[in-house]
Amino acid sequence: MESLEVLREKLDSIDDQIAALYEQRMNVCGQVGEYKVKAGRKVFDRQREKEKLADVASKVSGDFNKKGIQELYQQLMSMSRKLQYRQLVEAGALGRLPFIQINDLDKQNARVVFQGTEGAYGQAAMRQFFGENVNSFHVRTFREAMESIEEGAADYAVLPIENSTAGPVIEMYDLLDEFENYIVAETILPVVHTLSGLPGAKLTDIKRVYSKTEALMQTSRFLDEHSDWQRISVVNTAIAAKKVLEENDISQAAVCSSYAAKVHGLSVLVDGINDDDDNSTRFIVVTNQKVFLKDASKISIRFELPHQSGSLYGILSHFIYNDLNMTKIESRPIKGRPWEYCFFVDFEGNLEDPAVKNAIRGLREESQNLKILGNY
Ligand SMILES: C=C(O[C@@H]1C=C(C(=O)O)C=C[C@H]1O)C(=O)O
Repeated sequence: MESLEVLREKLDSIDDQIAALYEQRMNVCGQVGEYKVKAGRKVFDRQREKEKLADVASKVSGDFNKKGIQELYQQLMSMSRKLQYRQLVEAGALGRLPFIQINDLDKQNARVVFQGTEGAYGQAAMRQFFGENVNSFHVRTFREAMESIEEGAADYAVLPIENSTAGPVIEMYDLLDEFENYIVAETILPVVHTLSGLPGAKLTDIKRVYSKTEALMQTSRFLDEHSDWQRISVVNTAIAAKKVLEENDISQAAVCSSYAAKVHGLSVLVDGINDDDDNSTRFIVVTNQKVFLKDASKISIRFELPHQSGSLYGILSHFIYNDLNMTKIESRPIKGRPWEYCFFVDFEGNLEDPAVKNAIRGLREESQNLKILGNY
């Protein structure tokens, strides 16, 4: 058997050839890119890539090598595409993204909708972002809030998208997908829950607790200590507080903010019952116009992928290659197509950045139904 040194020398000489061939290949890809810029052709040619993968696999023997060379070529072709997208950006052939840059939001004259009722966390988030004197109204559901924006009854909606303890508010993802409304800002609200009941109620009186599902999740450790209590979900924490007052039953309590308890005439039985002391919720500000602020630094997108091995892996490389930091990914089922999913990705950047334009160009060509949900 040959020594390790000798074997490594052999590898070095093979790798020299691979490196030289890689450079030659990329050089030709660059020429293909120039051709495509002039001819206005799309970079990604799925059929050609499929044929190429079959062809290279046929040139090696054994399943292990066939799989291996295909993986290698997927990477090579992905690099080739990225080079070509860059050429398109440099040639100014990217076109305009359908979003208009604005300098600031007119918070003074805005009419804003939140979900729930007086005392909802959405109201607190709205006041945090728009100020105490904001002109606002409330609706019962997230869907109604999205409709108010779409119809123009309100300029902005402030809606929860994610909680630091309970995770994503999945309904919001589906609504962002469904409506032509866009995220223009976000605000993070510290959330401290109380257990509140009728004035005079004692902890030992309680048998039923009402709140929004997410709030019940965020206080599950406390509620688990009272496993005999029935937990009932309603659409909003402040609506839960209102219900407890209206039904006037000493055995009922709500998980809500101390402000909601005060507004609806309840007494706080236990304060700070959230599992996590740093419990906070991220709210998005949604509007019906495709606008983004000059200093926006986060982009949310949504796309679908073909049911194929490696397709998510291939798509994510657009972030890596453009040096974009991906901050979040969620998947949701696609309506009417059981067991197929769409992906929601957040990444850092501004729609004016060439790297972002480049990534979006690639994502648009290589995924299906890409939608930019907002830059904020
Ligand atoms: C180089 C091309 O562009 C892309 C990259 C390919 C490659 O690197 O082989 C193949 C098809 C295209 O998706 C081409 O169209 O030939």
